[in-house]
Amino acid sequence: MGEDETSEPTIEINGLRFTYPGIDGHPPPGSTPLIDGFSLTLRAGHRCLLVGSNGAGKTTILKILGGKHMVEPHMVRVLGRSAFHDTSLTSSGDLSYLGGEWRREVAFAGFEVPIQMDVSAEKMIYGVAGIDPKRRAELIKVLDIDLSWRMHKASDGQRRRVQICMGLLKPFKVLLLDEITVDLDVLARADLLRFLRKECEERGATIIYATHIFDGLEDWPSHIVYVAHGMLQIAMPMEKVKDISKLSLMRTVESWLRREQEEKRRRRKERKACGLPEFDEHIEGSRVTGDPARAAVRVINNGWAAGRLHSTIAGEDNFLFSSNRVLR
Ligand SMILES: Nc1ncnc2c1ncn2[C@@H]1O[C@H](COP(=O)(O)OP(=O)(O)OP(=O)(O)O)[C@@H](O)[C@H]1O
Repeated sequence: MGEDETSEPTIEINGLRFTYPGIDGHPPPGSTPLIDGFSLTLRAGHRCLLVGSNGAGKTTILKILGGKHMVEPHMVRVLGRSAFHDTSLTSSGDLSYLGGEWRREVAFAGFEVPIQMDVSAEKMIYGVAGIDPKRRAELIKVLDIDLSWRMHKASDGQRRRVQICMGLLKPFKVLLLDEITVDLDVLARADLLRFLRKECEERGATIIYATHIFDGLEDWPSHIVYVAHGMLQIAMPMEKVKDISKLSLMRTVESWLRREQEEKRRRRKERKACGLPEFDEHIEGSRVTGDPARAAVRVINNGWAAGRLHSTIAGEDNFLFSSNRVLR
């Protein structure tokens, strides 16, 4: 099964707005949303790379998609359902989230086995009920897991392999990956990426993968999404990325981030020249509204539809930061 552009979306984000709650559980008064006006549509078979600088909002977006933060149900639909409100999405295994914090989840919520206790990889993996033995065997092979590994003595990479294996045991329809390959050696990472690609091509799974590591990813994604300051900047198929940039994937992303950095520095300089503080004010971790520099950024929006993965390319010279921009 390949990509079918006419099929029902598997992931639909519609004008997503999100602010981390303050200590009272509500967004701090006067704060602007961390994620704003974010829209994106993905379908079965899509392998989407989510890129952006540190703090851009990638993890937040993935967690919202994974149902870990509450947003209005119409803003985020996964397989036509609200991930936060419909817990059967994750419990059925249709939606799987593997992120930096999932060690803790596996340990304390998911399988109730502390991952660093004296337990074998076999016990961890075979402890998950209702798994197709063929799929389990394939994953053990792909991740080259030695079932006799004792988790309390395993290396970071070995432990990570077991954890990834457990996260992929159920045949997900949507997989959210928040940089989970950092501890893996080159072979394990390449084999895992190949397996994930096959899952999309043969089973029509949809994957969003947030990463800063571009090694071996050149031909992996079908789409790329670039986020900055919680706002969508670019969403396009990989062929289009290759059309507009002759650089490698890593260099292309680097050039986007450089522009972002230059823009940020320019704004700081402007603020300083106006006698304003160089950096945004924060209220309990959230940005304050009424920031003139930020307002200036917001108005530079030519009204392009965000999140349309087939927009045409306006060219790098037109690259300006806006509230919701897709290069075309
Ligand atoms: N629990 C939280 N409460 C308040 N603010 C948070 C919380 N978690 C993250 N943030 C803020 O949200 C912003 C986006 O963070 P996020 O982790 O989504 O970024 P990211 O793009 O995944 O970054 P990285 O590449 O460094 O992993 C950051 O400014 C961060 O400080």
